[in-house]
Amino acid sequence: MDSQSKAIESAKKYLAAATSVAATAMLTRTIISAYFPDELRRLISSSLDKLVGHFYGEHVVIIRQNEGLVTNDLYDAATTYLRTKISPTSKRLRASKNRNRTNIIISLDDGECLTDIFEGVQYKWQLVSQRERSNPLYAGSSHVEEIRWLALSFHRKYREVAVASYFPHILERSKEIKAADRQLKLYMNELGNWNCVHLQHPATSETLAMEVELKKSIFDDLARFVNRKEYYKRIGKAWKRGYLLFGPPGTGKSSLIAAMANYLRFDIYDLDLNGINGNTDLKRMLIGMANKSILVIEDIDCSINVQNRDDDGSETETEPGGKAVTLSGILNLIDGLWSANGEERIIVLTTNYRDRLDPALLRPGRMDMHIHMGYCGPNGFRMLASNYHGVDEHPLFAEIEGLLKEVEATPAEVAEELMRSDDAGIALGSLILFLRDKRRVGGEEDKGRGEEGGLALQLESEKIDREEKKVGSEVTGGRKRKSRK
Ligand SMILES: Nc1ncnc2c1ncn2[C@@H]1O[C@H](COP(=O)(O)OP(=O)(O)OP(=O)(O)O)[C@@H](O)[C@H]1O
Ligand SMILES: [Mg+2]
Repeated sequence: MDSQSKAIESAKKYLAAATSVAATAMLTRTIISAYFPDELRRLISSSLDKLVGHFYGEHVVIIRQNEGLVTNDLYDAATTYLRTKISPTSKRLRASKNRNRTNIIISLDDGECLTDIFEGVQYKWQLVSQRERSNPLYAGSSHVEEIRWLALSFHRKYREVAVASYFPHILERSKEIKAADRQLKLYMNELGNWNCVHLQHPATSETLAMEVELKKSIFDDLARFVNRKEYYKRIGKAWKRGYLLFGPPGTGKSSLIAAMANYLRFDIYDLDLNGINGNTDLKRMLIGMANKSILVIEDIDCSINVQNRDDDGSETETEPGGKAVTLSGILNLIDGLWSANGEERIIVLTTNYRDRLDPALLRPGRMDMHIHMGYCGPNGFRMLASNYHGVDEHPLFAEIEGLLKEVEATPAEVAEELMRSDDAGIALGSLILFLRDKRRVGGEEDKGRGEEGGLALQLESEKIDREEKKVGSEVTGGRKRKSRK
């Protein structure tokens, strides 16, 4: 028996058991599509829809894949949305995966039905497909194409509700679902162009070792930012937000940026100012950026003269044929002057030394949140131990936590020791040796510095504390820097 006859046989079997008019109609359609020519088939199908609608007091709304030559966004959104509504009773599903997506997509197969309830209203969906000759006027045409549509039925009295709230809900949800599926990209500038690779950094809010409160405040801030489209419009501000990440090397600044991108599903544009030929080039690169993206300038203090604002915006020659990006170029960039139609932009600057940056760069509105990425404290260590070894308690924890109060170790250093063995005990032992060693070397260095050095370092420490208190929206992760620099 060929596959078509099999389908019809099984359809007949179900037909005998089907009791509702709607189910009968669906199965009738299957038989019709196998036996009848295109024109007749269409006529019978639409009469069938009317009959079902009349019987139940229902509207049947047809959402075609294409309206003429134009693709129908509502069809696209609804098929995406319905993927999340598949129930265990759905029989025939499709599976697909393409390289722009991170996961396998399961969707309804042709002919399958499902029911969705939104705000108390029941909506019944069916995916229908039909093969037709591309030019019915030309009987000899051999090109057959597949026409698809969704048939949505609901009680007549909910027509207004469907248009005013169900369809908008589907459009909104489908955007979120697509964003979650999309493969993120990392763009880097090279010879004045953005080149991109897939962003595959695994960092997430869970894998970051930071003080819990700080982490929460950062991710809450991001969530608030993306939900404030109307707010930014109302107050007439560019929809953008700036974060300054500062702290020693290896404290997780780049990891945090990757976690932010993974959380928001935003692409990253990693801008290397050394590869930019002056402010005009900078402006061009900015225009080439898409919305929903994070612009990152790492080690900002190393790339431009960011300490004083004596430049007047004019470009200075650095080397024959090359122009430097100036501080005012960067300030303009951050102010969104050059990206007036850009939306949902996040700008992240990183530095090891915040005190080297011009205050103009740091003020709210440019850098809205200052995030101090600090050395690894006991909480950070516990998070790493749990992530790397799945241990939440261990006899060696007490000594490690004690040592971390005395010794400045970065999360990168702690992570490195924890990865030395798959055995938690051995890895924790290795971390203890590392921290003890650090304490010994640190102690010897301090002795070598003598009294005078100690005083100078203390003053430096007070300066840092004073300065950090000045910045209102700053948040601190991990332990503050100790007097030793
Ligand atoms: N806070 C952290 N939580 C979890 N892992 C971390 C953290 N900080 C560092 N690491 C680990 O150390 C590695 C280096 O960290 P990362 O590159 O994020 O540091 P950084 O602050 O950007 O350093 P640099 O200033 O040198 O750019 C990461 O790949 C990660 O494995
Ligand atoms: Mg980094």
